[in-house]
Amino acid sequence: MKDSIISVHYLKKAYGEHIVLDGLNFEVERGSIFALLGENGAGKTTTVRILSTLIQADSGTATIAGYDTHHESDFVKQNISLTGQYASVDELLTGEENLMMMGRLNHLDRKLVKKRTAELLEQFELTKAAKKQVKTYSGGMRRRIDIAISLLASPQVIFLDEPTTGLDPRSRRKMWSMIQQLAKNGVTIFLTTQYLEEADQLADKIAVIDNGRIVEEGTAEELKNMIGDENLELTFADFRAFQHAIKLIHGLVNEKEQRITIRTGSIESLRRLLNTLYEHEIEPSSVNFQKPTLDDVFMDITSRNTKELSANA
Ligand SMILES: Nc1ncnc2c1ncn2[C@@H]1O[C@H](COP(=O)(O)OP(=O)(O)OP(=O)(O)O)[C@@H](O)[C@H]1O
Repeated sequence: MKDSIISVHYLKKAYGEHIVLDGLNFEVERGSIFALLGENGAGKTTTVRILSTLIQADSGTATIAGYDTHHESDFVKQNISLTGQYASVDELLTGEENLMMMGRLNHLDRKLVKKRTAELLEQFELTKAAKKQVKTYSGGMRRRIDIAISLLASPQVIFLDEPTTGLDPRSRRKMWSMIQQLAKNGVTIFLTTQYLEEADQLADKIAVIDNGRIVEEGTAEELKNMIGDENLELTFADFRAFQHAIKLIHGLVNEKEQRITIRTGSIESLRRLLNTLYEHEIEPSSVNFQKPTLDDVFMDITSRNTKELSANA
């Protein structure tokens, strides 16, 4: 049986008439990286705020490490740590001072705090900047000190709310490898992100949230397999052949690259398609099979959900 550290059942939350969470259900396995993936305003931060006991749901339950986020919030707080949009790093203190202060706030032993501070500064590549005020840090360094601080009390679960939003590609990759390292050390990571690539790279399990519900969940691979078939990409070196092919086959046309992308479907449909081209003496310059990307899956799932909602309206 799976060992869930977070269990969410039928969570609902509305602000006035605006339903933000509409019966959310999911489980997060202990020691895993879980990504809640959704567009702006999908309800990711609201979910994190409920799970981290900052706000209450209207109905439903959420437990972390067996404790109810509403009725046993003090126990929940002892097991979690929150970083991201509302983390409290003191800009005027140095990185090291911030870590030491967090240790004092958590009433940790001084010696232990000193040791953990040095370890965390090292782990997050901040040793050189340890004695500089946080206000002088770059965006990536701020995120890193923020996470380091949140790890000082050795939480079981860490919430990373959009940890790489606004970071340049290099800092983003660095952050990804640090997050992977944390998971290797046994911390459960609950990540929210709008970036498909981020979920694809990091998450053991991805839940897609749309209109306040989990509309799909699984590993990145499972989600990609869900929309099934590989895409067939036909590229044409000859412009006239390309124009002719557009008229004969239905697919996604990329004029600039002179390429048509087709969802392959059955072997039979693929055979028919290639026969049609052959009969018209059209020869593509290259034929490639491409597995759908998580982008394809996301577009597919969210557009399907929007259609369902309008059909039910
Ligand atoms: N305190 C509040 N009062 C009223 N509406 C709110 C409040 N907090 C959030 N909302 C609304 O709830 C919806 C979901 O917000 P939430 O912040 O959870 O989304 P999100 O998925 O985290 O998006 P983002 O990526 O933009 O942070 C939004 O439409 C937002 O405007």
